[in-house]
Amino acid sequence: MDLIQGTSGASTSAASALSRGAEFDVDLFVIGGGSGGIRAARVASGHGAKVMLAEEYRLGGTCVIRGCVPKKLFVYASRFRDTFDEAAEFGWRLSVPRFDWPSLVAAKDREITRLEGLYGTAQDSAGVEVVRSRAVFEDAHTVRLVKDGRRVRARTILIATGARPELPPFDGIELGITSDDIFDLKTFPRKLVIGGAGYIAMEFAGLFAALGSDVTVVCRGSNVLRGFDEDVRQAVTASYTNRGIKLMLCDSIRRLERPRDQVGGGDRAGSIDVTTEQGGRLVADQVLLAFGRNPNTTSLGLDRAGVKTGTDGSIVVDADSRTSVPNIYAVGDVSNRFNLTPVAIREGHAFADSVFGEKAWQVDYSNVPTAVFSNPEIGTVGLTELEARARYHAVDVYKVRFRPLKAAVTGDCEASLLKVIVDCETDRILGIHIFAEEASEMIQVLAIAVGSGATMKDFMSVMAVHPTLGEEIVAMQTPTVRYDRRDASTPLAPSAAL
Ligand SMILES: Cc1cc2nc3c(=O)[nH]c(=O)nc-3n(C[C@H](O)[C@H](O)[C@H](O)COP(=O)(O)OP(=O)(O)OC[C@H]3O[C@@H](n4cnc5c(N)ncnc54)[C@H](O)[C@@H]3O)c2cc1C
Ligand SMILES: NC(=O)c1ccc[n+]([C@@H]2O[C@H](COP(=O)([O-])OP(=O)(O)OC[C@H]3O[C@@H](n4cnc5c(N)ncnc54)[C@H](O)[C@@H]3O)[C@@H](O)[C@H]2O)c1
Repeated sequence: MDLIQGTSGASTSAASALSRGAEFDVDLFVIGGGSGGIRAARVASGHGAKVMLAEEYRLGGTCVIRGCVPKKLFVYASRFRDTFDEAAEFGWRLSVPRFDWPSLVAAKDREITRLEGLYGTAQDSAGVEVVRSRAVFEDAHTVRLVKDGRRVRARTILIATGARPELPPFDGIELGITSDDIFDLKTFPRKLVIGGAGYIAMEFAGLFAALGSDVTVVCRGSNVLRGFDEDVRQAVTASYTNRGIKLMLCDSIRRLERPRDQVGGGDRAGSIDVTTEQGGRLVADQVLLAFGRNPNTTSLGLDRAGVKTGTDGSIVVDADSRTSVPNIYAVGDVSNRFNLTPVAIREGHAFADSVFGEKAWQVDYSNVPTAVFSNPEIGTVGLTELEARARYHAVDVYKVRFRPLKAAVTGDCEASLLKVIVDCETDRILGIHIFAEEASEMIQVLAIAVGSGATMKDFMSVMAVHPTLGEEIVAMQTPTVRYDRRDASTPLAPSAAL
Protein backbone atom coordinates (compact mmCIF):
# COMPACT_ATOMS: atom_id res chain seq x y z
CA MET A 1 0.00 0.00 0.00
CA ASP A 2 1.18 3.46 -0.80
CA LEU A 3 1.57 4.80 2.71
CA ILE A 4 3.43 1.86 4.07
CA GLN A 5 5.91 1.93 1.22
CA GLY A 6 7.40 5.29 2.11
CA THR A 7 6.59 8.95 1.92
CA SER A 8 8.05 11.89 0.13
CA GLY A 9 7.72 15.55 0.93
CA ALA A 10 6.83 18.30 -1.52
CA SER A 11 9.83 19.11 -3.66
CA THR A 12 11.02 22.41 -4.99
CA SER A 13 12.72 20.96 -8.03
CA ALA A 14 12.81 22.74 -11.34
CA ALA A 15 9.78 20.83 -12.60
CA SER A 16 7.47 22.94 -10.40
CA ALA A 17 8.11 25.81 -12.74
CA LEU A 18 6.10 23.95 -15.36
CA SER A 19 2.70 25.20 -14.28
CA ARG A 20 3.77 28.70 -13.37
CA GLY A 21 2.82 30.03 -16.78
CA ALA A 22 -0.71 31.27 -17.24
CA GLU A 23 -1.62 28.45 -19.60
CA PHE A 24 -2.12 25.74 -16.94
CA ASP A 25 -3.34 25.75 -13.33
CA VAL A 26 -1.48 22.55 -12.48
CA ASP A 27 1.17 20.30 -13.99
CA LEU A 28 -0.78 17.14 -13.18
CA PHE A 29 -4.45 16.53 -12.51
CA VAL A 30 -5.22 13.04 -11.19
CA ILE A 31 -8.80 11.76 -11.50
CA GLY A 32 -9.34 9.14 -8.80
CA GLY A 33 -7.80 8.76 -5.35
CA GLY A 34 -7.31 4.99 -5.27
CA SER A 35 -4.16 2.85 -5.31
CA GLY A 36 -2.81 4.07 -8.67
CA GLY A 37 -3.86 7.73 -8.42
CA ILE A 38 -2.57 8.30 -4.90
CA ARG A 39 0.86 6.85 -5.66
CA ALA A 40 1.18 8.82 -8.91
CA ALA A 41 0.15 12.11 -7.27
CA ARG A 42 2.56 11.77 -4.37
CA VAL A 43 5.54 10.74 -6.53
CA ALA A 44 4.88 13.44 -9.15
CA SER A 45 4.65 16.04 -6.39
CA GLY A 46 7.93 14.73 -5.00
CA HIS A 47 9.47 15.41 -8.41
CA GLY A 48 8.34 19.03 -8.09
CA ALA A 49 5.11 18.97 -10.08
CA LYS A 50 2.12 21.01 -8.96
CA VAL A 51 -0.54 18.31 -8.47
CA MET A 52 -4.29 18.30 -7.88
CA LEU A 53 -6.22 15.07 -7.24
CA ALA A 54 -10.00 14.65 -7.34
CA GLU A 55 -11.78 11.84 -5.48
CA GLU A 56 -15.56 11.52 -5.64
CA TYR A 57 -16.02 9.07 -2.76
CA ARG A 58 -13.39 8.19 -0.15
CA LEU A 59 -9.62 8.57 -0.39
CA GLY A 60 -7.93 5.16 -0.67
CA GLY A 61 -10.18 3.77 -3.40
CA THR A 62 -11.43 0.24 -3.78
CA CYS A 63 -8.52 -1.49 -2.07
CA VAL A 64 -8.70 0.46 1.17
CA ILE A 65 -12.41 1.26 1.42
CA ARG A 66 -14.19 -1.76 -0.11
CA GLY A 67 -11.64 -4.24 -1.38
CA CYS A 68 -8.40 -5.81 -0.19
CA VAL A 69 -8.21 -4.28 3.29
CA PRO A 70 -11.77 -4.82 4.64
CA LYS A 71 -11.84 -8.19 2.87
CA LYS A 72 -8.65 -9.34 4.59
CA LEU A 73 -10.02 -8.17 7.97
CA PHE A 74 -13.12 -10.30 7.35
CA VAL A 75 -10.89 -13.21 6.32
CA TYR A 76 -9.00 -12.91 9.61
CA ALA A 77 -12.31 -12.93 11.48
CA SER A 78 -13.46 -16.03 9.64
CA ARG A 79 -10.32 -18.03 10.44
CA PHE A 80 -11.04 -18.09 14.15
CA ARG A 81 -13.68 -20.75 13.53
CA ASP A 82 -11.11 -23.39 12.53
CA THR A 83 -8.79 -22.17 15.28
CA PHE A 84 -11.47 -22.62 17.94
CA ASP A 85 -12.26 -26.13 16.66
CA GLU A 86 -8.60 -27.09 16.48
CA ALA A 87 -7.78 -25.60 19.87
CA ALA A 88 -9.87 -28.25 21.60
CA GLU A 89 -7.76 -30.99 19.99
CA PHE A 90 -4.68 -29.26 21.40
CA GLY A 91 -6.03 -29.32 24.93
CA TRP A 92 -7.80 -25.97 25.21
CA ARG A 93 -11.18 -25.89 26.92
CA LEU A 94 -13.21 -22.93 25.67
CA SER A 95 -16.75 -21.86 26.32
CA VAL A 96 -18.84 -21.85 23.13
CA PRO A 97 -17.64 -18.85 21.06
CA ARG A 98 -20.29 -16.54 19.64
CA PHE A 99 -19.75 -14.37 16.59
CA ASP A 100 -21.10 -10.80 16.56
CA TRP A 101 -21.34 -9.35 13.05
CA PRO A 102 -21.94 -5.67 14.04
CA SER A 103 -18.74 -5.73 16.12
CA LEU A 104 -16.73 -6.94 13.12
CA VAL A 105 -18.26 -4.29 10.84
CA ALA A 106 -17.48 -1.60 13.44
CA ALA A 107 -13.86 -2.79 13.82
CA LYS A 108 -13.45 -2.74 10.05
CA ASP A 109 -14.94 0.77 9.86
CA ARG A 110 -12.48 2.06 12.46
CA GLU A 111 -9.51 0.69 10.52
CA ILE A 112 -10.51 1.97 7.08
CA THR A 113 -11.35 5.39 8.52
CA ARG A 114 -7.90 5.46 10.14
CA LEU A 115 -6.26 4.49 6.84
CA GLU A 116 -8.30 7.02 4.89
CA GLY A 117 -7.08 9.73 7.29
CA LEU A 118 -3.47 8.63 6.85
CA TYR A 119 -3.79 8.81 3.07
CA GLY A 120 -5.17 12.35 3.35
CA THR A 121 -2.31 13.42 5.62
CA ALA A 122 0.29 11.85 3.32
CA GLN A 123 -1.12 13.66 0.28
CA ASP A 124 -1.16 16.94 2.23
CA SER A 125 2.41 16.59 3.38
CA ALA A 126 3.46 15.67 -0.17
CA GLY A 127 1.94 18.97 -1.32
CA VAL A 128 -0.89 17.41 -3.34
CA GLU A 129 -4.13 19.41 -3.36
CA VAL A 130 -6.97 16.93 -2.82
CA VAL A 131 -10.45 17.95 -4.00
CA ARG A 132 -13.46 15.97 -2.80
CA SER A 133 -15.46 15.97 -6.03
CA ARG A 134 -16.19 13.98 -9.13
CA ALA A 135 -14.09 15.24 -12.05
CA VAL A 136 -14.97 14.97 -15.75
CA PHE A 137 -13.22 16.01 -18.94
CA GLU A 138 -14.15 19.23 -20.73
CA ASP A 139 -11.35 18.85 -23.28
CA ALA A 140 -7.89 17.27 -23.45
CA HIS A 141 -6.42 19.79 -20.99
CA THR A 142 -9.46 20.78 -18.91
CA VAL A 143 -11.36 18.96 -16.18
CA ARG A 144 -14.53 20.17 -14.51
CA LEU A 145 -15.16 19.58 -10.82
CA VAL A 146 -18.79 18.49 -10.69
CA LYS A 147 -19.29 19.63 -7.08
CA ASP A 148 -18.78 23.34 -7.74
CA GLY A 149 -18.40 23.55 -11.53
CA ARG A 150 -14.81 24.80 -11.25
CA ARG A 151 -12.65 24.23 -14.31
CA VAL A 152 -9.00 23.26 -13.91
CA ARG A 153 -6.48 23.44 -16.75
CA ALA A 154 -3.76 20.80 -16.54
CA ARG A 155 -0.66 20.14 -18.61
CA THR A 156 -0.96 16.38 -17.95
CA ILE A 157 -4.00 14.40 -16.82
CA LEU A 158 -3.95 10.94 -15.24
CA ILE A 159 -7.09 8.80 -15.31
CA ALA A 160 -7.09 6.46 -12.31
CA THR A 161 -10.83 5.91 -11.86
CA GLY A 162 -10.71 2.15 -11.21
CA ALA A 163 -13.59 -0.24 -11.95
CA ARG A 164 -17.08 -1.07 -10.72
CA PRO A 165 -19.02 -4.35 -10.43
CA GLU A 166 -20.42 -5.86 -13.64
CA LEU A 167 -24.19 -6.35 -13.46
CA PRO A 168 -25.50 -8.63 -16.21
CA PRO A 169 -29.17 -8.01 -17.06
CA PHE A 170 -31.54 -10.47 -15.40
CA ASP A 171 -34.87 -10.01 -13.70
CA GLY A 172 -34.71 -8.77 -10.13
CA ILE A 173 -31.01 -7.94 -10.21
CA GLU A 174 -31.73 -4.91 -7.99
CA LEU A 175 -32.39 -7.36 -5.13
CA GLY A 176 -28.77 -8.52 -5.23
CA ILE A 177 -25.76 -6.85 -3.64
CA THR A 178 -22.17 -6.42 -4.82
CA SER A 179 -18.88 -6.52 -2.97
CA ASP A 180 -19.32 -2.75 -2.47
CA ASP A 181 -22.34 -3.44 -0.24
CA ILE A 182 -21.42 -6.63 1.58
CA PHE A 183 -18.98 -4.97 3.98
CA ASP A 184 -21.74 -2.87 5.54
CA LEU A 185 -24.72 -5.23 5.82
CA LYS A 186 -26.77 -4.44 8.90
CA THR A 187 -27.65 -8.11 9.44
CA PHE A 188 -25.44 -11.15 9.03
CA PRO A 189 -26.61 -13.22 6.01
CA ARG A 190 -27.51 -16.68 7.27
CA LYS A 191 -28.16 -17.90 3.72
CA LEU A 192 -25.90 -16.45 1.08
CA VAL A 193 -26.12 -17.21 -2.64
CA ILE A 194 -23.16 -16.05 -4.74
CA GLY A 195 -23.26 -15.64 -8.52
CA GLY A 196 -19.86 -15.96 -10.25
CA ALA A 197 -16.85 -18.07 -9.36
CA GLY A 198 -13.83 -15.77 -9.62
CA TYR A 199 -11.69 -14.11 -6.96
CA ILE A 200 -14.51 -12.31 -5.16
CA ALA A 201 -16.94 -15.23 -5.23
CA MET A 202 -14.44 -17.72 -3.84
CA GLU A 203 -13.07 -15.37 -1.19
CA PHE A 204 -16.48 -14.38 0.14
CA ALA A 205 -17.83 -17.96 -0.11
CA GLY A 206 -14.95 -19.18 2.07
CA LEU A 207 -15.12 -16.42 4.63
CA PHE A 208 -18.90 -16.27 5.03
CA ALA A 209 -19.13 -20.07 5.31
CA ALA A 210 -16.54 -19.96 8.09
CA LEU A 211 -18.44 -17.14 9.83
CA GLY A 212 -21.54 -19.37 9.82
CA SER A 213 -23.48 -18.66 6.60
CA ASP A 214 -25.06 -21.39 4.52
CA VAL A 215 -23.35 -20.61 1.18
CA THR A 216 -24.22 -21.66 -2.37
CA VAL A 217 -22.06 -20.61 -5.32
CA VAL A 218 -23.73 -20.57 -8.74
CA CYS A 219 -20.94 -20.97 -11.30
CA ARG A 220 -21.49 -20.58 -15.03
CA GLY A 221 -18.48 -22.71 -16.01
CA SER A 222 -17.70 -26.35 -15.35
CA ASN A 223 -15.33 -25.35 -12.55
CA VAL A 224 -14.49 -22.36 -10.38
CA LEU A 225 -11.61 -19.87 -10.84
CA ARG A 226 -11.20 -19.94 -14.62
CA GLY A 227 -7.60 -19.27 -15.64
CA PHE A 228 -6.05 -20.83 -12.52
CA ASP A 229 -4.10 -24.10 -12.66
CA GLU A 230 -6.41 -27.11 -13.09
CA ASP A 231 -5.10 -28.93 -10.02
CA VAL A 232 -5.70 -25.87 -7.88
CA ARG A 233 -9.24 -25.49 -9.25
CA GLN A 234 -9.99 -29.11 -8.41
CA ALA A 235 -8.47 -28.77 -4.95
CA VAL A 236 -10.64 -25.72 -4.16
CA THR A 237 -13.77 -27.44 -5.40
CA ALA A 238 -13.08 -30.52 -3.26
CA SER A 239 -12.20 -28.44 -0.22
CA TYR A 240 -15.20 -26.13 -0.43
CA THR A 241 -17.57 -29.06 -0.97
CA ASN A 242 -16.02 -30.74 2.06
CA ARG A 243 -16.66 -27.59 4.10
CA GLY A 244 -20.35 -27.63 3.20
CA ILE A 245 -20.25 -24.90 0.55
CA LYS A 246 -22.63 -25.90 -2.24
CA LEU A 247 -21.30 -25.40 -5.77
CA MET A 248 -23.85 -25.34 -8.60
CA LEU A 249 -21.62 -25.77 -11.66
CA CYS A 250 -22.63 -25.13 -15.31
CA ASP A 251 -25.50 -22.96 -14.08
CA SER A 252 -26.19 -19.27 -13.61
CA ILE A 253 -28.74 -17.03 -11.94
CA ARG A 254 -31.80 -16.37 -14.10
CA ARG A 255 -34.08 -14.42 -11.75
CA LEU A 256 -34.30 -12.93 -8.26
CA GLU A 257 -37.66 -12.13 -6.67
CA ARG A 258 -39.27 -11.46 -3.32
CA PRO A 259 -41.43 -14.38 -2.13
CA ARG A 260 -45.16 -13.76 -2.47
CA ASP A 261 -45.84 -14.27 1.26
CA GLN A 262 -43.37 -11.57 2.14
CA VAL A 263 -45.88 -8.76 1.89
CA GLY A 264 -47.57 -10.20 4.95
CA GLY A 265 -44.30 -10.03 6.86
CA GLY A 266 -44.08 -13.79 7.48
CA ASP A 267 -40.95 -15.69 8.52
CA ARG A 268 -39.38 -15.15 5.13
CA ALA A 269 -39.58 -11.37 5.21
CA GLY A 270 -36.39 -10.02 3.66
CA SER A 271 -35.59 -13.27 1.87
CA ILE A 272 -34.99 -13.59 -1.86
CA ASP A 273 -36.05 -16.44 -4.14
CA VAL A 274 -33.35 -17.34 -6.63
CA THR A 275 -34.13 -19.21 -9.85
CA THR A 276 -31.24 -20.58 -11.91
CA GLU A 277 -31.00 -21.29 -15.63
CA GLN A 278 -31.03 -25.05 -14.94
CA GLY A 279 -34.28 -24.69 -13.01
CA GLY A 280 -32.69 -24.69 -9.55
CA ARG A 281 -34.58 -22.82 -6.81
CA LEU A 282 -32.84 -21.38 -3.77
CA VAL A 283 -33.83 -19.10 -0.92
CA ALA A 284 -31.33 -16.52 0.29
CA ASP A 285 -31.03 -13.65 2.77
CA GLN A 286 -28.56 -12.00 0.39
CA VAL A 287 -27.40 -12.65 -3.16
CA LEU A 288 -23.85 -11.49 -3.89
CA LEU A 289 -23.28 -10.66 -7.55
CA ALA A 290 -19.59 -11.27 -8.35
CA PHE A 291 -19.50 -11.31 -12.14
CA GLY A 292 -16.29 -9.34 -12.67
CA ARG A 293 -15.65 -5.59 -12.81
CA ASN A 294 -15.91 -3.00 -15.59
CA PRO A 295 -13.55 -0.04 -16.09
CA ASN A 296 -14.99 3.23 -14.74
CA THR A 297 -15.10 5.18 -17.98
CA THR A 298 -18.77 6.02 -18.47
CA SER A 299 -19.82 9.69 -18.21
CA LEU A 300 -16.21 10.75 -17.83
CA GLY A 301 -16.33 12.93 -20.95
CA LEU A 302 -13.60 10.89 -22.66
CA ASP A 303 -15.08 11.71 -26.08
CA ARG A 304 -14.62 15.44 -25.40
CA ALA A 305 -10.93 14.78 -24.72
CA GLY A 306 -10.53 12.34 -27.61
CA VAL A 307 -9.42 9.41 -25.41
CA LYS A 308 -10.00 6.01 -27.05
CA THR A 309 -11.52 3.05 -25.23
CA GLY A 310 -11.50 -0.66 -26.09
CA THR A 311 -14.53 -2.89 -26.62
CA ASP A 312 -14.59 -3.66 -22.87
CA GLY A 313 -14.75 0.07 -22.06
CA SER A 314 -11.18 0.14 -20.76
CA ILE A 315 -8.83 2.95 -21.71
CA VAL A 316 -6.39 1.93 -24.40
CA VAL A 317 -2.81 2.64 -23.28
CA ASP A 318 0.72 1.89 -24.45
CA ALA A 319 3.56 0.47 -22.35
CA ASP A 320 4.08 3.93 -20.81
CA SER A 321 0.37 4.09 -19.77
CA ARG A 322 -0.14 6.84 -22.36
CA THR A 323 -3.59 7.02 -23.97
CA SER A 324 -4.46 7.96 -27.57
CA VAL A 325 -4.08 11.62 -26.45
CA PRO A 326 -0.39 12.43 -25.78
CA ASN A 327 -0.88 14.43 -22.53
CA ILE A 328 -3.40 11.99 -20.99
CA TYR A 329 -2.38 8.78 -19.20
CA ALA A 330 -4.30 5.99 -17.46
CA VAL A 331 -3.24 3.51 -14.76
CA GLY A 332 -4.87 0.77 -12.70
CA ASP A 333 -8.15 -1.07 -13.23
CA VAL A 334 -9.46 1.54 -15.66
CA SER A 335 -6.86 0.30 -18.16
CA ASN A 336 -7.78 -3.35 -17.42
CA ARG A 337 -4.31 -4.87 -17.50
CA PHE A 338 -3.70 -6.81 -14.24
CA ASN A 339 -6.45 -5.64 -11.91
CA LEU A 340 -4.51 -5.86 -8.68
CA THR A 341 -3.50 -3.18 -6.18
CA PRO A 342 0.29 -3.62 -6.40
CA VAL A 343 0.06 -3.37 -10.20
CA ALA A 344 -1.98 -0.13 -10.06
CA ILE A 345 0.54 1.31 -7.59
CA ARG A 346 3.51 0.39 -9.75
CA GLU A 347 1.85 1.76 -12.89
CA GLY A 348 1.19 5.04 -11.06
CA HIS A 349 4.78 5.19 -9.84
CA ALA A 350 6.27 4.43 -13.27
CA PHE A 351 4.06 7.09 -14.86
CA ALA A 352 5.07 9.76 -12.31
CA ASP A 353 8.80 8.96 -12.48
CA SER A 354 8.75 8.82 -16.27
CA VAL A 355 6.81 12.02 -16.90
CA PHE A 356 7.99 14.19 -13.99
CA GLY A 357 11.25 12.58 -12.84
CA GLU A 358 14.58 12.15 -14.46
CA LYS A 359 14.48 8.46 -15.30
CA ALA A 360 11.74 6.80 -17.37
CA TRP A 361 10.86 3.18 -16.72
CA GLN A 362 8.13 0.70 -17.61
CA VAL A 363 6.26 -1.85 -15.53
CA ASP A 364 7.36 -5.47 -16.04
CA TYR A 365 4.24 -7.63 -16.14
CA SER A 366 6.03 -10.98 -16.28
CA ASN A 367 5.54 -13.20 -13.25
CA VAL A 368 2.99 -11.07 -11.40
CA PRO A 369 2.19 -13.13 -8.28
CA THR A 370 -1.36 -13.28 -7.01
CA ALA A 371 -3.29 -14.81 -4.14
CA VAL A 372 -6.90 -15.75 -3.60
CA PHE A 373 -7.76 -15.39 0.09
CA SER A 374 -9.95 -18.45 0.01
CA ASN A 375 -9.99 -20.94 2.85
CA PRO A 376 -7.27 -22.33 2.55
CA GLU A 377 -5.50 -19.82 0.35
CA ILE A 378 -4.27 -20.00 -3.22
CA GLY A 379 -0.91 -18.55 -4.19
CA THR A 380 0.19 -18.52 -7.78
CA VAL A 381 2.99 -17.11 -9.93
CA GLY A 382 3.97 -17.71 -13.54
CA LEU A 383 2.48 -20.18 -16.00
CA THR A 384 -0.14 -22.80 -15.27
CA GLU A 385 0.62 -26.34 -16.36
CA LEU A 386 -1.54 -26.02 -19.47
CA GLU A 387 -0.01 -22.66 -20.46
CA ALA A 388 3.51 -24.05 -20.03
CA ARG A 389 2.73 -27.15 -22.10
CA ALA A 390 1.35 -24.97 -24.89
CA ARG A 391 4.46 -22.77 -24.99
CA TYR A 392 7.35 -25.14 -24.26
CA HIS A 393 8.47 -28.37 -25.94
CA ALA A 394 9.04 -30.29 -22.74
CA VAL A 395 7.74 -29.54 -19.27
CA ASP A 396 8.27 -31.28 -15.94
CA VAL A 397 5.49 -31.09 -13.37
CA TYR A 398 6.43 -31.56 -9.73
CA LYS A 399 3.41 -32.06 -7.57
CA VAL A 400 2.97 -32.92 -3.93
CA ARG A 401 -0.16 -33.27 -1.83
CA PHE A 402 0.48 -33.21 1.89
CA ARG A 403 -1.22 -32.79 5.25
CA PRO A 404 0.23 -30.12 7.52
CA LEU A 405 1.71 -31.46 10.78
CA LYS A 406 -1.10 -29.76 12.69
CA ALA A 407 -3.59 -32.06 10.94
CA ALA A 408 -2.07 -35.10 12.63
CA VAL A 409 -3.57 -33.84 15.90
CA THR A 410 -6.73 -32.14 14.62
CA GLY A 411 -7.61 -35.08 12.36
CA ASP A 412 -8.22 -32.73 9.43
CA CYS A 413 -8.00 -34.82 6.25
CA GLU A 414 -7.73 -31.93 3.80
CA ALA A 415 -4.65 -32.17 1.58
CA SER A 416 -2.64 -29.09 0.72
CA LEU A 417 -1.18 -28.87 -2.78
CA LEU A 418 2.14 -27.63 -4.04
CA LYS A 419 2.91 -27.68 -7.73
CA VAL A 420 5.98 -26.53 -9.66
CA ILE A 421 6.19 -26.32 -13.45
CA VAL A 422 9.67 -26.54 -14.97
CA ASP A 423 11.08 -26.08 -18.48
CA CYS A 424 13.00 -29.34 -19.14
CA GLU A 425 15.49 -27.73 -21.49
CA THR A 426 16.73 -25.03 -19.10
CA ASP A 427 15.49 -26.41 -15.75
CA ARG A 428 14.03 -22.92 -15.16
CA ILE A 429 10.91 -22.69 -13.01
CA LEU A 430 8.00 -21.45 -15.10
CA GLY A 431 5.24 -21.45 -12.52
CA ILE A 432 4.34 -22.30 -8.92
CA HIS A 433 0.82 -23.00 -7.64
CA ILE A 434 -0.05 -23.52 -3.99
CA PHE A 435 -3.29 -24.39 -2.23
CA ALA A 436 -2.49 -24.29 1.47
CA GLU A 437 -2.68 -22.21 4.61
CA GLU A 438 -0.57 -19.05 4.21
CA ALA A 439 -0.10 -19.69 0.48
CA SER A 440 -0.22 -15.91 -0.07
CA GLU A 441 2.82 -15.44 2.18
CA MET A 442 4.74 -18.27 0.52
CA ILE A 443 4.05 -17.10 -3.02
CA GLN A 444 5.26 -13.57 -2.29
CA VAL A 445 8.70 -14.91 -1.45
CA LEU A 446 8.75 -17.61 -4.13
CA ALA A 447 7.92 -14.97 -6.75
CA ILE A 448 11.34 -13.44 -6.12
CA ALA A 449 12.98 -16.73 -7.07
CA VAL A 450 10.80 -17.28 -10.14
CA GLY A 451 11.33 -13.68 -11.31
CA SER A 452 15.09 -14.10 -10.87
CA GLY A 453 15.13 -17.15 -13.16
CA ALA A 454 15.67 -19.79 -10.46
CA THR A 455 16.02 -23.40 -11.59
CA MET A 456 14.68 -26.55 -9.96
CA LYS A 457 18.29 -27.44 -9.14
CA ASP A 458 18.54 -24.17 -7.19
CA PHE A 459 15.43 -25.11 -5.20
CA MET A 460 16.68 -28.64 -4.52
CA SER A 461 20.00 -27.32 -3.23
CA VAL A 462 18.33 -25.18 -0.56
CA MET A 463 18.24 -26.60 2.97
CA ALA A 464 14.74 -27.10 4.35
CA VAL A 465 13.33 -25.28 7.35
CA HIS A 466 11.67 -28.00 9.37
CA PRO A 467 8.87 -28.48 10.23
CA THR A 468 7.15 -26.03 7.86
CA LEU A 469 4.73 -26.15 4.94
CA GLY A 470 7.27 -24.38 2.73
CA GLU A 471 9.88 -27.12 3.12
CA GLU A 472 7.85 -29.28 0.73
CA ILE A 473 9.06 -27.12 -2.14
CA VAL A 474 12.72 -27.88 -1.57
CA ALA A 475 12.01 -31.54 -0.85
CA MET A 476 10.69 -32.26 -4.35
CA GLN A 477 13.30 -34.48 -6.00
CA THR A 478 11.68 -36.10 -9.04
CA PRO A 479 9.00 -34.85 -11.42
CA THR A 480 5.54 -36.33 -11.03
CA VAL A 481 5.08 -36.27 -14.77
CA ARG A 482 6.97 -35.07 -17.86
CA TYR A 483 5.26 -33.78 -21.01
CA ASP A 484 7.39 -33.86 -24.12
CA ARG A 485 5.71 -32.89 -27.36
CA ARG A 486 8.41 -34.72 -29.30
CA ASP A 487 7.68 -37.97 -27.43
CA ALA A 488 4.56 -39.77 -28.67
CA SER A 489 4.14 -41.63 -25.38
CA THR A 490 3.71 -38.44 -23.36
CA PRO A 491 0.33 -38.07 -21.61
CA LEU A 492 -1.99 -35.60 -23.35
CA ALA A 493 -4.47 -34.97 -20.57
CA PRO A 494 -3.81 -32.35 -17.89
CA SER A 495 -1.95 -33.94 -15.03
CA ALA A 496 -4.93 -33.24 -12.78
CA ALA A 497 -6.67 -36.09 -14.57
CA LEU A 498 -3.85 -38.54 -13.92
C1 LIG B 1 -13.75 -6.97 -3.05
C2 LIG B 1 -12.40 -6.74 -3.67
C3 LIG B 1 -11.29 -7.31 -3.11
C4 LIG B 1 -10.03 -7.10 -3.68
N1 LIG B 1 -8.95 -7.70 -3.09
C5 LIG B 1 -7.73 -7.51 -3.63
C6 LIG B 1 -6.60 -8.10 -3.01
O1 LIG B 1 -6.69 -8.80 -2.01
N2 LIG B 1 -5.38 -7.86 -3.57
C7 LIG B 1 -5.23 -7.08 -4.70
O2 LIG B 1 -4.11 -6.89 -5.16
N3 LIG B 1 -6.30 -6.52 -5.30
C8 LIG B 1 -7.55 -6.72 -4.79
N4 LIG B 1 -8.64 -6.12 -5.38
C9 LIG B 1 -8.43 -5.29 -6.59
C10 LIG B 1 -7.93 -3.89 -6.19
O3 LIG B 1 -8.80 -3.33 -5.23
C11 LIG B 1 -7.88 -2.99 -7.42
O4 LIG B 1 -7.10 -3.62 -8.42
C12 LIG B 1 -7.26 -1.64 -7.10
O5 LIG B 1 -7.99 -0.98 -6.09
C13 LIG B 1 -7.22 -0.76 -8.36
O6 LIG B 1 -6.73 0.51 -8.05
P1 LIG B 1 -7.11 1.77 -8.97
O7 LIG B 1 -6.30 2.91 -8.48
O8 LIG B 1 -7.00 1.39 -10.39
O9 LIG B 1 -8.65 2.02 -8.70
P2 LIG B 1 -9.47 2.26 -7.36
O10 LIG B 1 -8.73 1.82 -6.15
O11 LIG B 1 -10.80 1.65 -7.61
O12 LIG B 1 -9.59 3.85 -7.28
C14 LIG B 1 -10.36 4.58 -8.17
C15 LIG B 1 -10.92 5.78 -7.43
O13 LIG B 1 -11.42 6.71 -8.37
C16 LIG B 1 -12.59 7.32 -7.86
N5 LIG B 1 -13.30 7.87 -9.02
C17 LIG B 1 -13.86 7.20 -10.06
N6 LIG B 1 -14.33 8.07 -10.99
C18 LIG B 1 -14.04 9.31 -10.53
C19 LIG B 1 -14.25 10.63 -11.06
N7 LIG B 1 -14.82 10.82 -12.24
N8 LIG B 1 -13.83 11.68 -10.32
C20 LIG B 1 -13.22 11.51 -9.10
N9 LIG B 1 -13.01 10.29 -8.58
C21 LIG B 1 -13.39 9.21 -9.28
C22 LIG B 1 -13.28 6.18 -7.14
O14 LIG B 1 -14.19 6.65 -6.15
C23 LIG B 1 -12.09 5.44 -6.52
O15 LIG B 1 -11.82 5.91 -5.22
C24 LIG B 1 -9.90 -6.29 -4.84
C25 LIG B 1 -11.03 -5.70 -5.41
C26 LIG B 1 -12.27 -5.92 -4.83
C27 LIG B 1 -13.49 -5.28 -5.46
N1 LIG C 1 -7.16 -11.47 -3.95
C1 LIG C 1 -7.15 -10.61 -4.98
O1 LIG C 1 -6.11 -10.20 -5.47
C2 LIG C 1 -8.46 -10.10 -5.52
C3 LIG C 1 -9.63 -10.29 -4.80
C4 LIG C 1 -10.82 -9.81 -5.33
C5 LIG C 1 -10.83 -9.18 -6.56
N2 LIG C 1 -9.66 -9.01 -7.24
C6 LIG C 1 -9.66 -8.36 -8.56
O2 LIG C 1 -10.95 -7.91 -8.87
C7 LIG C 1 -11.40 -8.50 -10.09
C8 LIG C 1 -12.87 -8.71 -10.03
O3 LIG C 1 -13.20 -9.84 -9.21
P1 LIG C 1 -14.41 -10.78 -9.62
O4 LIG C 1 -14.38 -11.99 -8.76
O5 LIG C 1 -15.65 -9.97 -9.68
O6 LIG C 1 -14.08 -11.13 -11.13
P2 LIG C 1 -13.42 -12.39 -11.84
O7 LIG C 1 -13.14 -11.98 -13.21
O8 LIG C 1 -12.33 -12.95 -11.00
O9 LIG C 1 -14.61 -13.46 -11.84
C9 LIG C 1 -15.84 -13.22 -12.47
C10 LIG C 1 -16.69 -14.48 -12.43
O10 LIG C 1 -18.00 -14.18 -12.89
C11 LIG C 1 -18.38 -15.13 -13.89
N3 LIG C 1 -19.33 -14.44 -14.77
C12 LIG C 1 -19.10 -13.32 -15.49
N4 LIG C 1 -20.23 -12.95 -16.14
C13 LIG C 1 -21.18 -13.84 -15.79
C14 LIG C 1 -22.56 -14.00 -16.11
N5 LIG C 1 -23.18 -13.16 -16.92
N6 LIG C 1 -23.22 -15.04 -15.56
C15 LIG C 1 -22.60 -15.91 -14.73
N7 LIG C 1 -21.30 -15.81 -14.38
C16 LIG C 1 -20.61 -14.79 -14.91
C17 LIG C 1 -17.07 -15.54 -14.52
O11 LIG C 1 -17.19 -16.79 -15.15
C18 LIG C 1 -16.16 -15.59 -13.30
O12 LIG C 1 -16.31 -16.79 -12.60
C19 LIG C 1 -10.58 -9.77 -10.20
O13 LIG C 1 -10.46 -10.20 -11.53
C20 LIG C 1 -9.26 -9.34 -9.64
O14 LIG C 1 -8.50 -8.71 -10.64
C21 LIG C 1 -8.48 -9.47 -6.75
